[in-house]
Amino acid sequence: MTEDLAPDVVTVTLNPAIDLTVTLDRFVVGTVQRATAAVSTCGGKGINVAGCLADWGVRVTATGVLGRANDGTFAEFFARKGIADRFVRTSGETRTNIKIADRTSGETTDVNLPGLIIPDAVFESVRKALMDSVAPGRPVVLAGSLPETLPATAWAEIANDLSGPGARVVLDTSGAPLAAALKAGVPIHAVKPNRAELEALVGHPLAGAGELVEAARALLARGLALVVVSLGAEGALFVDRETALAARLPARTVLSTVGAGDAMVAGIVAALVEDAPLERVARLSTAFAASKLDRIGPYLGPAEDIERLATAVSVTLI
Ligand SMILES: Nc1ncnc2c1ncn2[C@@H]1O[C@H](COP(=O)(O)OP(=O)(O)OP(=O)(O)O)[C@@H](O)[C@H]1O
Ligand SMILES: O=P(O)(O)OC[C@@]1(O)O[C@H](CO)[C@@H](O)[C@@H]1O
Repeated sequence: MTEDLAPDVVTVTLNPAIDLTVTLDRFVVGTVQRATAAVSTCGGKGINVAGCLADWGVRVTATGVLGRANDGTFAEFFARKGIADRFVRTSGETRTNIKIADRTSGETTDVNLPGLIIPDAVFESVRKALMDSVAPGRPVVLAGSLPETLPATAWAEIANDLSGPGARVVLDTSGAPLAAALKAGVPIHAVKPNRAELEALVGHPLAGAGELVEAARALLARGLALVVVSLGAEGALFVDRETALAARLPARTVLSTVGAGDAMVAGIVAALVEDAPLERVARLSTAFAASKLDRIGPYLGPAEDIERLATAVSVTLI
């Protein structure tokens, strides 16, 4: 694609979901519970990133695989947000993931269902749709788990395709697919593991900022430019080859934590689009995450609010 026609950002979601958020006053295992609310939103990590970026005003193309049987809700979401829909359709229904939001503790319990069966030809069509959308230097977000029918190397294969046109790959996945992509030595610009994902990758617990930054620097040594370690209510660490920053913003209200990490990835990418320095990356992505906490689904508040939140983020040098 010629550079002037290319979107600012492309996101790829191989295991999308409809998120059914069920709100309970207090979640008690093994009892009959009456929900106070139930809300269905389009989800899956790359779709959440696309939704937040579109609200920020970035031109986004979203690709991946959707089940043909219930793709209408996604098509409507993309149309409403102005996201270019390059999803490949396959037979079956996109999964529904259940998110139980406990109003007393503020905690969410996720029950994520198995994904679609993805035939080889469908995976190849996604790779083609992606290559038709990218331009040199533009961010491409590869996000989320892989359905059981794809090999753990699927993200590594896609990242390898993207090395040709020189896109900047931002990878947000976990477990075997993350390990496989890092092991393959394919060009990856940035990753955003949370604490548990980073610990699983290094194979041992990481106590305190010092050990987390050391683990992040070990990833940079593999050629990455940026590692962000998200730590839930404790904020996040932003590590590049020169600097390590800790950023934090106490939440105002927490309606749902689902997708806070994806909003943070969207903020990282929005800052990459600006070619911003590390402090702006930390402020903007923390503000994106904070703005999403007030809402259910991949939605952000107005840009002025986000800029106000970005100013309020506390950033310290480690
Ligand atoms: N309870 C909270 N209070 C304040 N900020 C929060 C809270 N939860 C999340 N955040 C913000 O959102 C960012 C990302 O959250 P988290 O570390 O939970 O991501 P994640 O585990 O990738 O989440 P998910 O997979 O649900 O998207 C945090 O770094 C922080 O800035
Ligand atoms: O199964 P994955 O891809 O690991 O996670 C899927 C998911 O939990 O991630 C998003 C929140 O980050 C939700 O929209 C979605 O349900």
